[in-house]
Amino acid sequence: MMPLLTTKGLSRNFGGLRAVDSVDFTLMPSEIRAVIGPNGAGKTTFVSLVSGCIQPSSGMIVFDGADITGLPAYVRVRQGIAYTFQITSVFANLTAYDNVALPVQRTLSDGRSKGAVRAGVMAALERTGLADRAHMPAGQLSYGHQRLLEVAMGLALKPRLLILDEPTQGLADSEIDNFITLVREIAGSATVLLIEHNMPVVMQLADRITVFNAGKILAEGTPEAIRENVAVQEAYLGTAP
Ligand SMILES: Nc1ncnc2c1ncn2[C@@H]1O[C@H](COP(=O)(O)OP(=O)(O)OP(=O)(O)O)[C@@H](O)[C@H]1O
Repeated sequence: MMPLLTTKGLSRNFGGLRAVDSVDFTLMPSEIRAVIGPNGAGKTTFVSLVSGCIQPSSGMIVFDGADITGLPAYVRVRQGIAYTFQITSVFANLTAYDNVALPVQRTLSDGRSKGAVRAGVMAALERTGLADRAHMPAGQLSYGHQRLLEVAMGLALKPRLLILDEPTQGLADSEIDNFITLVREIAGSATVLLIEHNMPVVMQLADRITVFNAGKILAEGTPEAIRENVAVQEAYLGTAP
C-alpha cells in the first residue's frame, strides 16, 4: 500500500531555533495517528508545514504520491488536506450554520444550490453534535463547541487527510466520549492526524503514535509500545522510575 503522506528531512527554523528538525514521517491511508510530545516539541509547526500554512526551511512533503512542498495551503485543501487549528478559522459573527456553509460551498460544483448546501451543512453539524446550535453565532458557542465547529468545517471539505490540533481542549468529559466516537467514524472515510495532549484519548483512538521531542521524532509505535518506551516516559509521560 502506498503511504498517503511522507515527509523527508523536513525542517523549519525560527531564527536560531530548529522547531522541526529533519523529520522523516510516513502516514498510511485510513490510519488514526496521534502526535504527542512536550510543549514546544514542534508538533504544531510540523502539521502547519504539512497543511502549507508555513513553508519549510528544507525538506520535502509528498501527498498521495505527489510532491506538494511548494504548493500553497488552499491548493492542498483542494487536494484533500483539511486542518483545524485552535479556532483560527471560525468567524465569530457568523452562525455555526454559515461557518460550515463556506467550506460546503467549496466542495459543490454548484455551490449556490441551496438544498445541497443545506444537506451538506446539516450533515457536518449533526456528525459533530452541533445541529441544535446551527443558528447560534459561533462566537457565542462555548470554547469546546467552537473547536467542534472547526471539526465540522474540516469535515465539510470531505478531506482525505484531516489534521486536528488539540481538538478536545475545552470539551467536557461527556463531549470527549462523543468526540472519540466521531473520530472513529471519520476514520472510515479519511486518514486522521491528531495532535492531542489528553493521553486517555490518544490511547483509545490512535492506531499508532508519533512522539516529538525537540523538533525530532523520538519514538513511534502502537499505543502499547509507546506506553512501555522508557525514553518516552522520561521525555514526556514523566512516569519513568
Ligand atoms: N512563528 C514562530 N516564531 C518563532 N518561534 C516559533 C514560532 N512558532 C513556533 N515557534 C517555536 O518553535 C518551537 C515549537 O513550537 P510548536 O508550537 O510547534 O510546539 P508544540 O509541540 O506544538 O507545542 P504545544 O504543545 O505547546 O502546542 C517552540 O519553541 C516555539 O516557541
